[in-house]
Amino acid sequence: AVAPVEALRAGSDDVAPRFSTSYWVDQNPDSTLDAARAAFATDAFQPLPRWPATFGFADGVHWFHLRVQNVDHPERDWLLVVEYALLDHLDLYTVTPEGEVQVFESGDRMPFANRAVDHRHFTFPLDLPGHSTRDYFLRVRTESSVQVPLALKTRVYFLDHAQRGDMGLGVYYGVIIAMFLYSLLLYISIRDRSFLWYITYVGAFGLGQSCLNGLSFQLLLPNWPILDDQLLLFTIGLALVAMLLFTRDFLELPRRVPRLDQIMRIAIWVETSILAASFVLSYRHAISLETASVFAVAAICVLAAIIVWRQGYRPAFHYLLAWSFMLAGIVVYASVSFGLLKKTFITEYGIQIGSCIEMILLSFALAYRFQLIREENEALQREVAERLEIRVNERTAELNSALGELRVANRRLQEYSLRDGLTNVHNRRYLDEALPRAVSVAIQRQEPLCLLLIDIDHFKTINDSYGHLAGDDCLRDVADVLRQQVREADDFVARYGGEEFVVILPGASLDVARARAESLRRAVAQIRVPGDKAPIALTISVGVASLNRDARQATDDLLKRADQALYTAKQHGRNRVVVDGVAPFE
Ligand SMILES: Nc1nc2c(ncn2[C@@H]2O[C@H](COP(=O)(O)OP(=O)(O)OP(=O)(O)O)[C@@H](O)[C@H]2O)c(=O)[nH]1
Repeated sequence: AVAPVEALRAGSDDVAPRFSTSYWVDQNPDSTLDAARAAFATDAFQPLPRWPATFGFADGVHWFHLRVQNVDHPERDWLLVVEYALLDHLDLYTVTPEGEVQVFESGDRMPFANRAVDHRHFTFPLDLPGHSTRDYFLRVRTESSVQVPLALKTRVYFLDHAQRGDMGLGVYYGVIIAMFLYSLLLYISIRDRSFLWYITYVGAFGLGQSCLNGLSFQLLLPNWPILDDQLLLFTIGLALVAMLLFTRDFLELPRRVPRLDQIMRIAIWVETSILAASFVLSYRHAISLETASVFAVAAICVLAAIIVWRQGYRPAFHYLLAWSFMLAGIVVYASVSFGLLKKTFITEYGIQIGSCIEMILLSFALAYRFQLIREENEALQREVAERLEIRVNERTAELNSALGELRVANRRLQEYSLRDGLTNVHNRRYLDEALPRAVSVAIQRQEPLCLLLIDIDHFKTINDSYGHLAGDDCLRDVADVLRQQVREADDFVARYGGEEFVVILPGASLDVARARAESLRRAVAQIRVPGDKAPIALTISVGVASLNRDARQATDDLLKRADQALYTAKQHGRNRVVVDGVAPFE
Protein backbone atom coordinates (compact mmCIF):
# COMPACT_ATOMS: atom_id res chain seq x y z
CA ALA A 1 0.00 0.00 0.00
CA VAL A 2 1.21 3.51 -0.75
CA ALA A 3 0.97 5.41 2.51
CA PRO A 4 1.79 9.07 3.09
CA VAL A 5 5.23 9.57 4.57
CA GLU A 6 6.16 11.88 7.43
CA ALA A 7 9.32 13.53 6.17
CA LEU A 8 11.74 14.74 8.84
CA ARG A 9 13.66 17.75 7.68
CA ALA A 10 16.41 19.81 9.27
CA GLY A 11 15.02 22.60 11.43
CA SER A 12 11.76 21.00 12.62
CA ASP A 13 12.29 19.11 15.88
CA ASP A 14 8.63 18.74 16.83
CA VAL A 15 6.37 17.11 14.26
CA ALA A 16 2.64 16.41 14.42
CA PRO A 17 2.17 13.36 12.19
CA ARG A 18 -1.39 14.17 11.36
CA PHE A 19 -1.61 13.18 7.74
CA SER A 20 0.93 10.39 7.79
CA THR A 21 -1.01 8.47 10.44
CA SER A 22 -3.84 6.11 9.50
CA TYR A 23 -5.85 3.79 11.71
CA TRP A 24 -7.74 0.53 11.67
CA VAL A 25 -9.95 -1.07 14.33
CA ASP A 26 -9.86 -4.83 14.82
CA GLN A 27 -12.71 -6.15 16.94
CA ASN A 28 -10.60 -9.20 17.80
CA PRO A 29 -9.19 -8.37 21.21
CA ASP A 30 -6.12 -10.52 20.52
CA SER A 31 -5.35 -8.77 17.27
CA THR A 32 -1.73 -9.36 16.21
CA LEU A 33 0.84 -7.43 14.18
CA ASP A 34 0.32 -9.89 11.33
CA ALA A 35 -3.38 -9.07 11.23
CA ALA A 36 -2.57 -5.37 11.17
CA ARG A 37 0.02 -5.74 8.43
CA ALA A 38 -2.46 -7.78 6.38
CA ALA A 39 -5.09 -5.10 6.86
CA PHE A 40 -2.57 -2.44 5.93
CA ALA A 41 -1.69 -4.33 2.77
CA THR A 42 -5.36 -4.38 1.75
CA ASP A 43 -5.79 -0.64 2.39
CA ALA A 44 -8.08 -1.22 5.37
CA PHE A 45 -6.35 1.62 7.26
CA GLN A 46 -8.25 4.93 7.19
CA PRO A 47 -7.09 8.52 7.59
CA LEU A 48 -7.62 9.87 11.12
CA PRO A 49 -11.13 11.32 11.60
CA ARG A 50 -9.78 14.19 13.71
CA TRP A 51 -6.58 15.48 15.18
CA PRO A 52 -5.46 14.66 17.80
CA ALA A 53 -6.80 11.15 17.40
CA THR A 54 -9.69 10.60 19.85
CA PHE A 55 -12.39 7.94 19.58
CA GLY A 56 -14.26 8.17 22.89
CA PHE A 57 -15.11 4.96 24.71
CA ALA A 58 -14.63 2.68 21.73
CA ASP A 59 -14.32 -1.10 21.60
CA GLY A 60 -11.77 -3.18 19.79
CA VAL A 61 -8.04 -2.90 19.20
CA HIS A 62 -7.05 0.37 17.59
CA TRP A 63 -4.10 0.13 15.25
CA PHE A 64 -2.24 3.19 14.03
CA HIS A 65 0.23 3.18 11.18
CA LEU A 66 2.89 5.80 10.72
CA ARG A 67 5.65 5.87 8.07
CA VAL A 68 8.58 8.18 8.87
CA GLN A 69 11.49 9.11 6.67
CA ASN A 70 14.46 11.12 7.90
CA VAL A 71 15.11 13.20 4.81
CA ASP A 72 17.86 15.51 6.03
CA HIS A 73 17.47 15.96 9.78
CA PRO A 74 20.88 15.67 11.49
CA GLU A 75 19.36 14.06 14.59
CA ARG A 76 18.69 10.30 14.56
CA ASP A 77 17.47 10.00 18.15
CA TRP A 78 13.70 10.63 18.07
CA LEU A 79 10.80 9.93 20.39
CA LEU A 80 7.20 9.04 19.64
CA VAL A 81 5.10 10.52 22.45
CA VAL A 82 1.50 9.61 23.25
CA GLU A 83 0.35 12.54 25.35
CA TYR A 84 -2.30 10.68 27.30
CA ALA A 85 -1.60 8.62 30.40
CA LEU A 86 -4.51 6.21 30.73
CA LEU A 87 -4.20 3.69 27.93
CA ASP A 88 -4.21 0.11 29.20
CA HIS A 89 -2.07 -1.59 26.56
CA LEU A 90 0.07 0.25 24.10
CA ASP A 91 2.67 -1.55 21.99
CA LEU A 92 4.86 -0.02 19.31
CA TYR A 93 6.11 -2.25 16.50
CA THR A 94 8.95 -0.89 14.39
CA VAL A 95 9.33 -2.45 10.95
CA THR A 96 12.52 -1.72 9.00
CA PRO A 97 12.57 -1.81 5.17
CA GLU A 98 14.47 -5.04 5.57
CA GLY A 99 11.48 -6.50 7.37
CA GLU A 100 13.04 -6.53 10.84
CA VAL A 101 10.49 -6.10 13.63
CA GLN A 102 11.20 -4.51 16.99
CA VAL A 103 8.59 -4.13 19.71
CA PHE A 104 8.18 -1.87 22.78
CA GLU A 105 5.41 -2.83 25.12
CA SER A 106 3.82 -0.19 27.28
CA GLY A 107 0.51 0.87 28.81
CA ASP A 108 -0.69 1.57 32.29
CA ARG A 109 -1.40 -2.08 32.99
CA MET A 110 2.33 -2.75 33.15
CA PRO A 111 4.68 -1.75 35.93
CA PHE A 112 6.18 1.63 35.27
CA ALA A 113 9.71 0.21 35.17
CA ASN A 114 8.90 -1.56 31.88
CA ARG A 115 8.72 1.70 30.02
CA ALA A 116 11.46 2.46 27.55
CA VAL A 117 11.48 6.12 28.63
CA ASP A 118 10.82 7.17 32.22
CA HIS A 119 8.04 9.64 31.61
CA ARG A 120 4.43 9.98 32.73
CA HIS A 121 3.34 9.91 29.06
CA PHE A 122 3.92 6.83 26.94
CA THR A 123 7.13 7.59 25.11
CA PHE A 124 8.93 5.33 22.63
CA PRO A 125 12.50 5.84 21.38
CA LEU A 126 12.83 5.85 17.58
CA ASP A 127 16.17 5.37 15.86
CA LEU A 128 15.98 7.30 12.58
CA PRO A 129 19.41 7.73 10.99
CA GLY A 130 19.67 10.07 8.00
CA HIS A 131 17.79 8.92 4.88
CA SER A 132 16.28 5.93 6.65
CA THR A 133 12.56 5.05 6.45
CA ARG A 134 10.61 3.16 9.11
CA ASP A 135 7.08 1.81 9.39
CA TYR A 136 5.48 2.01 12.85
CA PHE A 137 2.43 0.08 13.96
CA LEU A 138 0.98 1.27 17.25
CA ARG A 139 -1.41 -1.16 18.91
CA VAL A 140 -3.85 0.33 21.43
CA ARG A 141 -6.23 -1.67 23.55
CA THR A 142 -7.88 0.08 26.47
CA GLU A 143 -10.97 0.17 28.60
CA SER A 144 -10.62 3.91 28.99
CA SER A 145 -11.45 6.51 26.42
CA VAL A 146 -9.36 5.95 23.29
CA GLN A 147 -7.23 9.07 23.06
CA VAL A 148 -3.98 8.80 21.13
CA PRO A 149 -2.48 12.26 20.70
CA LEU A 150 0.74 11.55 18.83
CA ALA A 151 3.84 13.69 18.57
CA LEU A 152 7.27 13.13 17.06
CA LYS A 153 10.12 14.95 18.74
CA THR A 154 13.84 14.74 18.88
CA ARG A 155 15.02 13.57 22.26
CA VAL A 156 16.82 16.86 22.83
CA TYR A 157 13.72 18.89 22.02
CA PHE A 158 11.61 16.65 24.22
CA LEU A 159 13.98 17.05 27.17
CA ASP A 160 14.02 20.84 26.76
CA HIS A 161 10.26 21.10 26.68
CA ALA A 162 9.40 18.40 29.19
CA GLN A 163 10.95 20.62 31.84
CA ARG A 164 8.59 23.46 31.07
CA GLY A 165 5.55 21.21 31.09
CA ASP A 166 6.66 19.66 34.35
CA MET A 167 7.20 23.08 35.84
CA GLY A 168 3.62 24.01 34.90
CA LEU A 169 2.35 20.85 36.56
CA GLY A 170 4.57 21.59 39.55
CA VAL A 171 2.95 25.00 39.94
CA TYR A 172 -0.47 23.42 39.53
CA TYR A 173 0.08 20.78 42.21
CA GLY A 174 1.78 23.38 44.36
CA VAL A 175 -1.41 25.44 44.29
CA ILE A 176 -3.53 22.36 45.03
CA ILE A 177 -1.35 21.22 47.93
CA ALA A 178 -1.24 24.76 49.32
CA MET A 179 -5.02 25.15 49.10
CA PHE A 180 -5.45 21.73 50.64
CA LEU A 181 -3.16 22.36 53.60
CA TYR A 182 -4.39 25.91 54.12
CA SER A 183 -8.03 24.80 54.16
CA LEU A 184 -7.18 21.83 56.34
CA LEU A 185 -5.70 24.16 58.94
CA LEU A 186 -8.73 26.45 58.62
CA TYR A 187 -11.00 23.47 59.11
CA ILE A 188 -9.08 22.39 62.21
CA SER A 189 -9.38 25.86 63.72
CA ILE A 190 -12.88 26.80 62.51
CA ARG A 191 -14.60 23.40 62.38
CA ASP A 192 -16.99 24.56 59.70
CA ARG A 193 -18.16 21.50 57.81
CA SER A 194 -18.04 23.11 54.39
CA PHE A 195 -14.25 23.39 54.81
CA LEU A 196 -14.13 19.63 55.32
CA TRP A 197 -15.98 19.00 52.06
CA TYR A 198 -13.80 21.55 50.37
CA ILE A 199 -10.54 19.87 51.39
CA THR A 200 -11.97 16.46 50.50
CA TYR A 201 -12.83 17.83 47.12
CA VAL A 202 -9.47 19.50 46.59
CA GLY A 203 -7.59 16.42 47.76
CA ALA A 204 -9.61 13.98 45.67
CA PHE A 205 -9.54 16.25 42.67
CA GLY A 206 -5.80 16.79 42.89
CA LEU A 207 -5.14 13.07 43.19
CA GLY A 208 -7.51 12.36 40.30
CA GLN A 209 -5.66 14.88 38.18
CA SER A 210 -2.37 13.24 39.02
CA CYS A 211 -3.85 9.96 37.73
CA LEU A 212 -4.96 11.63 34.53
CA ASN A 213 -1.55 13.22 34.08
CA GLY A 214 0.09 9.86 34.68
CA LEU A 215 1.97 11.38 37.61
CA SER A 216 0.50 9.22 40.35
CA PHE A 217 1.47 6.14 38.35
CA GLN A 218 4.96 7.45 37.76
CA LEU A 219 5.59 8.74 41.27
CA LEU A 220 3.14 7.18 43.73
CA LEU A 221 2.20 3.71 42.46
CA PRO A 222 4.75 2.69 39.79
CA ASN A 223 4.36 -1.02 40.59
CA TRP A 224 0.58 -1.09 40.95
CA PRO A 225 -0.90 -0.47 37.51
CA ILE A 226 -4.35 -1.78 38.44
CA LEU A 227 -4.41 0.33 41.60
CA ASP A 228 -3.75 3.42 39.52
CA ASP A 229 -6.96 2.83 37.55
CA GLN A 230 -8.82 2.15 40.77
CA LEU A 231 -7.40 5.29 42.34
CA LEU A 232 -8.68 7.34 39.43
CA LEU A 233 -12.18 5.88 39.77
CA PHE A 234 -12.12 6.44 43.50
CA THR A 235 -10.85 10.01 43.38
CA ILE A 236 -13.28 11.09 40.65
CA GLY A 237 -16.18 9.50 42.54
CA LEU A 238 -15.08 11.02 45.83
CA ALA A 239 -14.55 14.45 44.26
CA LEU A 240 -18.09 14.36 42.87
CA VAL A 241 -19.62 13.39 46.22
CA ALA A 242 -17.54 16.01 48.03
CA MET A 243 -18.56 18.63 45.48
CA LEU A 244 -22.25 17.91 46.12
CA LEU A 245 -21.81 17.92 49.90
CA PHE A 246 -19.84 21.13 49.71
CA THR A 247 -22.46 22.79 47.54
CA ARG A 248 -25.23 21.72 49.88
CA ASP A 249 -23.49 23.16 52.94
CA PHE A 250 -22.05 26.20 51.29
CA LEU A 251 -25.32 27.32 49.71
CA GLU A 252 -27.20 26.36 52.91
CA LEU A 253 -29.68 24.43 50.78
CA PRO A 254 -31.55 22.70 53.64
CA ARG A 255 -32.48 26.13 55.01
CA ARG A 256 -32.79 28.14 51.81
CA VAL A 257 -34.26 25.74 49.23
CA PRO A 258 -35.60 22.66 51.06
CA ARG A 259 -37.21 21.24 47.89
CA LEU A 260 -33.97 21.38 45.94
CA ASP A 261 -32.17 20.01 48.96
CA GLN A 262 -34.18 16.81 48.63
CA ILE A 263 -33.00 16.39 45.06
CA MET A 264 -29.49 17.20 46.24
CA ARG A 265 -29.67 14.49 48.88
CA ILE A 266 -30.79 11.97 46.28
CA ALA A 267 -27.91 13.06 44.04
CA ILE A 268 -25.49 12.58 46.92
CA TRP A 269 -26.80 9.07 47.50
CA VAL A 270 -26.59 8.24 43.81
CA GLU A 271 -23.03 9.51 43.56
CA THR A 272 -22.06 7.64 46.71
CA SER A 273 -23.50 4.47 45.20
CA ILE A 274 -21.55 5.04 41.99
CA LEU A 275 -18.44 5.53 44.10
CA ALA A 276 -19.10 2.24 45.87
CA ALA A 277 -19.93 0.50 42.58
CA SER A 278 -16.64 1.64 41.07
CA PHE A 279 -14.95 -1.02 43.21
CA VAL A 280 -16.90 -3.83 41.54
CA LEU A 281 -17.76 -2.58 38.05
CA SER A 282 -15.37 -2.91 35.13
CA TYR A 283 -13.18 0.12 34.55
CA ARG A 284 -14.99 0.91 31.31
CA HIS A 285 -18.41 0.97 32.93
CA ALA A 286 -17.34 2.72 36.08
CA ILE A 287 -15.44 5.47 34.28
CA SER A 288 -18.28 5.98 31.78
CA LEU A 289 -20.75 6.26 34.66
CA GLU A 290 -18.58 8.72 36.53
CA THR A 291 -17.75 10.78 33.47
CA ALA A 292 -21.44 10.97 32.55
CA SER A 293 -22.48 11.92 36.08
CA VAL A 294 -20.07 14.84 35.92
CA PHE A 295 -22.66 16.53 33.71
CA ALA A 296 -25.50 15.83 36.12
CA VAL A 297 -23.51 17.03 39.11
CA ALA A 298 -22.42 20.18 37.29
CA ALA A 299 -26.03 20.87 36.30
CA ILE A 300 -27.48 20.47 39.78
CA CYS A 301 -24.70 22.54 41.37
CA VAL A 302 -25.11 25.40 38.94
CA LEU A 303 -28.90 25.27 39.22
CA ALA A 304 -28.74 25.38 43.03
CA ALA A 305 -26.28 28.26 42.97
CA ILE A 306 -28.42 30.27 40.57
CA ILE A 307 -31.56 29.76 42.65
CA VAL A 308 -29.83 30.70 45.90
CA TRP A 309 -28.11 33.64 44.26
CA ARG A 310 -31.41 34.96 42.96
CA GLN A 311 -32.77 34.73 46.49
CA GLY A 312 -30.14 37.34 47.32
CA TYR A 313 -27.46 35.23 48.98
CA ARG A 314 -24.20 36.89 47.96
CA PRO A 315 -21.76 33.99 48.50
CA ALA A 316 -23.71 32.06 45.85
CA PHE A 317 -22.35 34.50 43.29
CA HIS A 318 -18.77 33.82 44.30
CA TYR A 319 -19.60 30.14 44.17
CA LEU A 320 -20.97 30.43 40.65
CA LEU A 321 -18.00 32.43 39.49
CA ALA A 322 -15.59 29.86 40.91
CA TRP A 323 -17.44 26.88 39.51
CA SER A 324 -17.92 28.39 36.09
CA PHE A 325 -14.17 28.12 35.50
CA MET A 326 -14.08 24.60 36.83
CA LEU A 327 -17.23 23.44 35.08
CA ALA A 328 -16.03 24.81 31.80
CA GLY A 329 -12.84 22.80 32.24
CA ILE A 330 -14.69 19.63 33.26
CA VAL A 331 -17.26 19.84 30.49
CA VAL A 332 -14.54 20.45 27.96
CA TYR A 333 -12.52 17.54 29.29
CA ALA A 334 -15.48 15.16 29.38
CA SER A 335 -16.42 16.23 25.88
CA VAL A 336 -12.97 15.26 24.72
CA SER A 337 -13.36 11.88 26.44
CA PHE A 338 -16.55 11.25 24.49
CA GLY A 339 -14.92 12.40 21.28
CA LEU A 340 -17.14 15.48 21.03
CA LEU A 341 -14.31 17.99 21.13
CA LYS A 342 -10.85 18.18 19.68
CA LYS A 343 -7.87 17.71 21.91
CA THR A 344 -5.85 20.93 22.15
CA PHE A 345 -3.71 22.52 24.79
CA ILE A 346 -6.73 24.32 26.24
CA THR A 347 -8.97 21.25 26.24
CA GLU A 348 -6.16 19.12 27.66
CA TYR A 349 -5.05 21.53 30.40
CA GLY A 350 -8.22 23.62 30.61
CA ILE A 351 -9.45 21.49 33.45
CA GLN A 352 -6.26 22.23 35.35
CA ILE A 353 -6.33 25.92 34.63
CA GLY A 354 -10.05 26.06 35.44
CA SER A 355 -9.72 24.02 38.60
CA CYS A 356 -6.81 26.14 39.81
CA ILE A 357 -8.81 29.34 39.45
CA GLU A 358 -11.84 27.62 40.89
CA MET A 359 -10.11 26.38 44.02
CA ILE A 360 -8.62 29.78 44.74
CA LEU A 361 -11.96 31.53 44.19
CA LEU A 362 -13.79 28.93 46.28
CA SER A 363 -11.38 29.39 49.11
CA PHE A 364 -12.06 33.09 48.88
CA ALA A 365 -15.81 32.41 48.77
CA LEU A 366 -15.49 30.28 51.89
CA ALA A 367 -13.69 33.07 53.68
CA TYR A 368 -16.36 35.52 52.55
CA ARG A 369 -19.16 33.26 53.69
CA PHE A 370 -17.40 32.69 56.97
CA GLN A 371 -17.16 36.41 57.48
CA LEU A 372 -20.89 36.77 56.76
CA ILE A 373 -21.66 34.09 59.34
CA ARG A 374 -19.40 35.80 61.84
CA GLU A 375 -21.03 39.17 61.26
CA GLU A 376 -24.46 37.58 61.68
CA ASN A 377 -23.33 35.96 64.89
CA GLU A 378 -21.87 39.16 66.22
CA ALA A 379 -25.04 41.08 65.45
CA LEU A 380 -27.02 38.36 67.20
CA GLN A 381 -24.70 38.42 70.18
CA ARG A 382 -24.91 42.19 70.41
CA GLU A 383 -28.68 42.01 70.32
CA VAL A 384 -28.78 39.32 72.99
CA ALA A 385 -26.29 41.25 75.12
CA GLU A 386 -28.32 44.44 74.80
CA ARG A 387 -31.51 42.68 75.69
CA LEU A 388 -29.78 41.02 78.59
CA GLU A 389 -28.38 44.33 79.78
CA ILE A 390 -31.81 45.93 79.68
CA ARG A 391 -33.24 43.03 81.65
CA VAL A 392 -30.40 43.18 84.14
CA ASN A 393 -30.87 46.92 84.55
CA GLU A 394 -34.60 46.50 85.07
CA ARG A 395 -34.00 43.80 87.59
CA THR A 396 -31.34 45.83 89.35
CA ALA A 397 -33.68 48.80 89.54
CA GLU A 398 -36.44 46.61 90.93
CA LEU A 399 -34.03 45.12 93.41
CA ASN A 400 -32.71 48.52 94.43
CA SER A 401 -36.17 49.93 95.04
CA ALA A 402 -37.11 46.80 96.98
CA LEU A 403 -33.92 47.16 98.98
CA GLY A 404 -34.68 50.82 99.59
CA GLU A 405 -38.16 50.01 100.81
CA LEU A 406 -36.75 47.31 102.98
CA ARG A 407 -34.19 49.69 104.43
CA VAL A 408 -36.90 52.25 105.18
CA ALA A 409 -39.08 49.56 106.72
CA ASN A 410 -36.16 48.31 108.78
CA ARG A 411 -35.33 51.77 109.99
CA ARG A 412 -38.94 52.34 110.90
CA LEU A 413 -39.05 49.02 112.67
CA GLN A 414 -35.90 49.89 114.55
CA GLU A 415 -37.35 53.28 115.45
CA TYR A 416 -40.50 51.63 116.69
CA SER A 417 -38.58 49.22 118.79
CA LEU A 418 -36.67 52.08 120.38
CA ARG A 419 -39.68 54.37 120.97
CA ASP A 420 -42.33 54.35 123.59
CA GLY A 421 -45.69 53.48 122.13
CA LEU A 422 -47.73 55.85 124.23
CA THR A 423 -45.68 59.02 124.19
CA ASN A 424 -43.57 58.50 121.09
CA VAL A 425 -40.39 59.59 122.88
CA HIS A 426 -37.47 57.15 123.17
CA ASN A 427 -38.13 54.19 125.42
CA ARG A 428 -36.20 52.71 128.26
CA ARG A 429 -34.36 50.28 126.04
CA TYR A 430 -33.05 53.14 123.94
CA LEU A 431 -32.02 55.00 127.05
CA ASP A 432 -30.13 51.96 128.35
CA GLU A 433 -28.06 51.94 125.15
CA ALA A 434 -27.77 55.62 124.39
CA LEU A 435 -27.00 56.96 127.86
CA PRO A 436 -23.79 54.93 128.42
CA ARG A 437 -22.73 55.83 124.90
CA ALA A 438 -23.32 59.56 125.46
CA VAL A 439 -21.51 59.31 128.81
CA SER A 440 -18.44 57.64 127.34
CA VAL A 441 -18.31 60.14 124.43
CA ALA A 442 -18.47 63.02 126.94
CA ILE A 443 -15.69 61.43 129.02
CA GLN A 444 -13.55 60.96 125.93
CA ARG A 445 -14.06 64.51 124.71
CA GLN A 446 -13.77 65.87 128.23
CA GLU A 447 -17.02 67.68 127.73
CA PRO A 448 -19.80 68.19 130.29
CA LEU A 449 -23.07 66.24 130.18
CA CYS A 450 -26.19 66.78 132.26
CA LEU A 451 -29.15 64.59 132.95
CA LEU A 452 -32.64 65.75 133.94
CA LEU A 453 -34.90 63.26 135.71
CA ILE A 454 -38.50 64.47 135.43
CA ASP A 455 -41.49 63.18 137.35
CA ILE A 456 -45.10 64.37 137.01
CA ASP A 457 -46.45 65.52 140.35
CA HIS A 458 -49.37 63.69 141.97
CA PHE A 459 -49.96 61.63 138.94
CA LYS A 460 -51.67 58.94 140.97
CA THR A 461 -54.27 61.48 141.99
CA ILE A 462 -54.84 62.53 138.38
CA ASN A 463 -55.27 58.90 137.43
CA ASP A 464 -57.59 58.32 140.32
CA SER A 465 -59.78 61.38 139.78
CA TYR A 466 -59.83 61.66 135.96
CA GLY A 467 -59.32 58.10 134.96
CA HIS A 468 -56.47 56.16 133.50
CA LEU A 469 -57.17 57.34 129.93
CA ALA A 470 -56.93 60.97 130.95
CA GLY A 471 -53.69 60.03 132.74
CA ASP A 472 -52.41 58.68 129.42
CA ASP A 473 -53.36 61.97 127.72
CA CYS A 474 -51.39 63.85 130.34
CA LEU A 475 -48.34 61.64 129.75
CA ARG A 476 -48.60 62.27 126.00
CA ASP A 477 -48.92 66.04 126.42
CA VAL A 478 -45.98 66.27 128.80
CA ALA A 479 -43.91 64.17 126.41
CA ASP A 480 -44.90 66.48 123.53
CA VAL A 481 -43.74 69.52 125.46
CA LEU A 482 -40.45 67.83 126.36
CA ARG A 483 -39.85 66.78 122.78
CA GLN A 484 -40.54 70.26 121.48
CA GLN A 485 -38.12 71.80 123.96
CA VAL A 486 -35.32 69.27 123.52
CA ARG A 487 -34.26 69.71 119.94
CA GLU A 488 -30.46 70.01 119.89
CA ALA A 489 -28.58 67.47 117.77
CA ASP A 490 -27.34 65.20 120.54
CA ASP A 491 -30.02 65.94 123.15
CA PHE A 492 -32.80 63.47 123.66
CA VAL A 493 -35.84 62.60 125.75
CA ALA A 494 -36.73 59.14 126.95
CA ARG A 495 -39.51 57.74 129.04
CA TYR A 496 -37.79 56.31 132.05
CA GLY A 497 -40.70 54.61 133.77
CA GLY A 498 -44.44 55.13 134.42
CA GLU A 499 -44.66 58.89 134.69
CA GLU A 500 -40.94 59.57 134.72
CA PHE A 501 -38.90 61.05 131.86
CA VAL A 502 -35.18 61.55 131.32
CA VAL A 503 -33.61 64.34 129.30
CA ILE A 504 -29.94 64.03 128.32
CA LEU A 505 -28.06 67.20 127.48
CA PRO A 506 -24.54 66.44 126.20
CA GLY A 507 -22.24 69.47 126.24
CA ALA A 508 -24.45 71.34 128.72
CA SER A 509 -22.98 72.79 131.95
CA LEU A 510 -25.00 72.63 135.20
CA ASP A 511 -26.11 76.21 134.77
CA VAL A 512 -27.34 75.60 131.27
CA ALA A 513 -29.03 72.39 132.39
CA ARG A 514 -30.75 74.13 135.24
CA ALA A 515 -32.02 76.85 132.93
CA ARG A 516 -33.31 74.23 130.49
CA ALA A 517 -34.99 72.35 133.35
CA GLU A 518 -36.65 75.55 134.51
CA SER A 519 -38.01 76.30 131.10
CA LEU A 520 -39.32 72.75 130.82
CA ARG A 521 -41.00 73.06 134.19
CA ARG A 522 -42.61 76.33 133.16
CA ALA A 523 -43.76 74.95 129.83
CA VAL A 524 -45.40 71.93 131.48
CA ALA A 525 -47.12 74.20 133.97
CA GLN A 526 -48.83 75.85 131.00
CA ILE A 527 -50.41 72.60 129.86
CA ARG A 528 -54.13 72.12 130.23
CA VAL A 529 -55.27 68.63 129.50
CA PRO A 530 -58.97 68.32 128.73
CA GLY A 531 -60.67 66.34 131.52
CA ASP A 532 -64.34 65.29 131.68
CA LYS A 533 -65.13 67.93 134.36
CA ALA A 534 -62.47 70.60 134.07
CA PRO A 535 -59.14 70.98 132.28
CA ILE A 536 -56.32 69.28 134.14
CA ALA A 537 -53.29 71.31 135.16
CA LEU A 538 -49.93 69.59 135.52
CA THR A 539 -46.64 70.24 137.19
CA ILE A 540 -43.37 68.41 137.18
CA SER A 541 -40.44 68.05 139.52
CA VAL A 542 -36.95 67.86 138.03
CA GLY A 543 -33.71 66.49 139.42
CA VAL A 544 -30.59 67.72 137.61
CA ALA A 545 -27.17 66.05 137.80
CA SER A 546 -23.94 66.65 135.97
CA LEU A 547 -21.59 63.90 134.85
CA ASN A 548 -18.78 63.16 137.26
CA ARG A 549 -16.16 61.64 135.04
CA ASP A 550 -14.14 60.49 138.02
CA ALA A 551 -16.96 58.38 139.43
CA ARG A 552 -16.46 54.64 139.13
CA GLN A 553 -19.70 53.84 137.37
CA ALA A 554 -20.36 57.16 135.78
CA THR A 555 -23.78 56.37 134.26
CA ASP A 556 -25.24 54.78 137.41
CA ASP A 557 -23.75 57.52 139.51
CA LEU A 558 -25.30 60.18 137.28
CA LEU A 559 -28.75 58.56 137.45
CA LYS A 560 -28.50 58.06 141.18
CA ARG A 561 -27.59 61.68 141.87
CA ALA A 562 -30.35 62.94 139.53
CA ASP A 563 -32.80 60.69 141.38
CA GLN A 564 -31.66 62.10 144.70
CA ALA A 565 -32.11 65.64 143.41
CA LEU A 566 -35.60 64.72 142.17
CA TYR A 567 -36.41 63.23 145.55
CA THR A 568 -35.27 66.45 147.15
CA ALA A 569 -37.50 68.42 144.76
CA LYS A 570 -40.50 66.28 145.77
CA GLN A 571 -39.61 66.72 149.42
CA HIS A 572 -39.50 70.45 149.03
CA GLY A 573 -43.00 70.76 147.65
CA ARG A 574 -42.79 69.62 143.99
CA ASN A 575 -43.08 71.75 140.83
CA ARG A 576 -39.46 72.69 141.10
CA VAL A 577 -35.98 72.04 139.82
CA VAL A 578 -33.28 70.75 142.17
CA VAL A 579 -29.67 70.59 141.09
CA ASP A 580 -27.50 67.84 142.54
CA GLY A 581 -25.06 69.20 145.10
CA VAL A 582 -26.81 72.57 145.34
CA ALA A 583 -29.19 73.38 148.19
CA PRO A 584 -32.78 73.54 146.98
CA PHE A 585 -34.00 76.99 146.39
CA GLU A 586 -37.13 77.67 148.38
N1 LIG B 1 -52.54 56.62 133.14
C1 LIG B 1 -51.34 56.07 133.39
N2 LIG B 1 -50.89 55.98 134.60
C2 LIG B 1 -49.69 55.44 134.88
C3 LIG B 1 -48.87 54.96 133.83
N3 LIG B 1 -47.70 54.50 134.37
C4 LIG B 1 -47.78 54.67 135.71
N4 LIG B 1 -48.99 55.27 136.03
C5 LIG B 1 -49.48 55.64 137.32
O1 LIG B 1 -48.70 56.70 137.82
C6 LIG B 1 -48.84 56.71 139.25
C7 LIG B 1 -47.57 57.02 139.86
O2 LIG B 1 -47.79 57.46 141.16
P1 LIG B 1 -46.71 57.50 142.26
O3 LIG B 1 -45.41 57.01 141.79
O4 LIG B 1 -47.26 56.82 143.52
O5 LIG B 1 -46.60 59.03 142.67
P2 LIG B 1 -47.43 60.32 142.31
O6 LIG B 1 -48.87 60.04 142.50
O7 LIG B 1 -47.06 60.81 140.97
O8 LIG B 1 -46.92 61.28 143.40
P3 LIG B 1 -45.55 61.95 143.39
O9 LIG B 1 -44.67 61.32 142.37
O10 LIG B 1 -45.02 61.76 144.77
O11 LIG B 1 -45.86 63.35 143.08
C8 LIG B 1 -49.38 55.34 139.60
O12 LIG B 1 -50.71 55.47 140.09
C9 LIG B 1 -49.34 54.55 138.32
O13 LIG B 1 -50.46 53.68 138.21
C10 LIG B 1 -49.38 55.04 132.51
O14 LIG B 1 -48.75 54.64 131.51
N5 LIG B 1 -50.62 55.60 132.33
